[in-house]
Amino acid sequence: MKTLLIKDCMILTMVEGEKPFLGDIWIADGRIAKIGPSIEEEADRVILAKNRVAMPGLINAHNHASMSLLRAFSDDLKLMDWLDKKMLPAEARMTREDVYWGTTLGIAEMIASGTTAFADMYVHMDAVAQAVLDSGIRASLTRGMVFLEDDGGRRMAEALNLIDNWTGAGDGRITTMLGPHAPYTCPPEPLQGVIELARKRQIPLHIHLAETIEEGEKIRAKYDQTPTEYLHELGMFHDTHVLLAHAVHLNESDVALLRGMRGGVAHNPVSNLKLGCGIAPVRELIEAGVTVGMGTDGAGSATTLDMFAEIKAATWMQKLKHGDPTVLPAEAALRMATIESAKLLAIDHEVGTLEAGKRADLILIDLDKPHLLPVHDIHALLAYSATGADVDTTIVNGEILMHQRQFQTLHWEEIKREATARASRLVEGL
Ligand SMILES: CSC[C@H]1O[C@@H](n2cnc3c(O)ncnc32)[C@H](O)[C@@H]1O
Ligand SMILES: [Zn+2]
Repeated sequence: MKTLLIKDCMILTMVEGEKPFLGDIWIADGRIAKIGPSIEEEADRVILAKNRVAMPGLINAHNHASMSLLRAFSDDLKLMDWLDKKMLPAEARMTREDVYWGTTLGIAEMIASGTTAFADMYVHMDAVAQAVLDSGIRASLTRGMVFLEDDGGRRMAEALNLIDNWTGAGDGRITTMLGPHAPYTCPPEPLQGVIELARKRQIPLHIHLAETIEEGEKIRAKYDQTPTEYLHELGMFHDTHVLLAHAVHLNESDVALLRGMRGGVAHNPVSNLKLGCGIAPVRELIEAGVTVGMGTDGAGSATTLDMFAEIKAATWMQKLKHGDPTVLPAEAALRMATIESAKLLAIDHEVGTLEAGKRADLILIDLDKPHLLPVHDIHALLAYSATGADVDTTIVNGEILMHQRQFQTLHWEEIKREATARASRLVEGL
């Protein structure tokens, strides 16, 4: 049995109703075996965590990690121009190896800023899966499918290969979904096929929804429906777990259509702000009982994968939208980035809170910093002042992926060399 004891930290379990307390966490064979005020157990390794906060690892519920190679390459454009004129031409040049190194760069940033799991939609997903396996992080992987032209079934075959070959790999760290890209890239016939397959095999779905006003106009012109109505009429919200990314432009009746859905919405506030998309109806969705988690989207749009930036943006945007600072308080925002996101990835039975029996996915945050003193309210301090750079240690499945800000599974010099060269080649002349 492999054991790890974390001693003397302030523990934030994120279990509803539980208050922060000082204590220890004993991890055995990748799971939290004991958590409490004082644990006297032998361990292979002990981390003295005085002045650290232990909390569940952050869960990034929507990402395209490999797009880290396209960070700060194209900004300040409208979404469709950004996608069609910049991202897609660069992505057309991406090889399997580019995706491996781009994903590894994204994973390095996530581990360094306290993310222990992410949901990813991209291409060359076997390379993404390999990067997840090698790094030790947890992920829900989806082959993104755009059905604007016939490819003889290649995308679907790749999507199913990913599911058949990688589900459960890395001691359960890898899970999979089916990923029709968005309403505007998925006509009714192929989309219905994906939905039926998902229902038959009980495979969760991951899709972009209602990100921009232009998307709404496109779908209205084609089908005389909102994007949400379009997915609803095709049966997407019936007996299938669905991870909806963005969901910015929903009217009241769209929100009502999502009431009772399995899965929920991944809110991407920084990307929505930066692309000028709008402010998602987070409060209305939560009031309707829809699970709302949080993600960054790819670094190609968000520029950073730091979930602490998303937490801040999410609460500030809701307060601004409603002209009311009591909306989306600190603890609720932290919950969105942990247990609510875990529900979206359908892994909340394993991670998302610190509880005995759950997988040991957690982070230690160093409070020994001017901007993190004094500790009046730990939730407010973490949501409104902490940044990813305050994360000292990142642990997934009981394995230490970063300690004292040093990567334990990744080789930064190699990542830097590979990512720099590949990124330059991808954007040359674009
Ligand atoms: C077919 S793989 C995924 C596909 O999605 C693109 N993408 C990245 N960010 C967004 C976004 O905010 N909205 C829509 N599509 C996005 C990415 O470039 C890949 O081509
Ligand atoms: Zn996206």
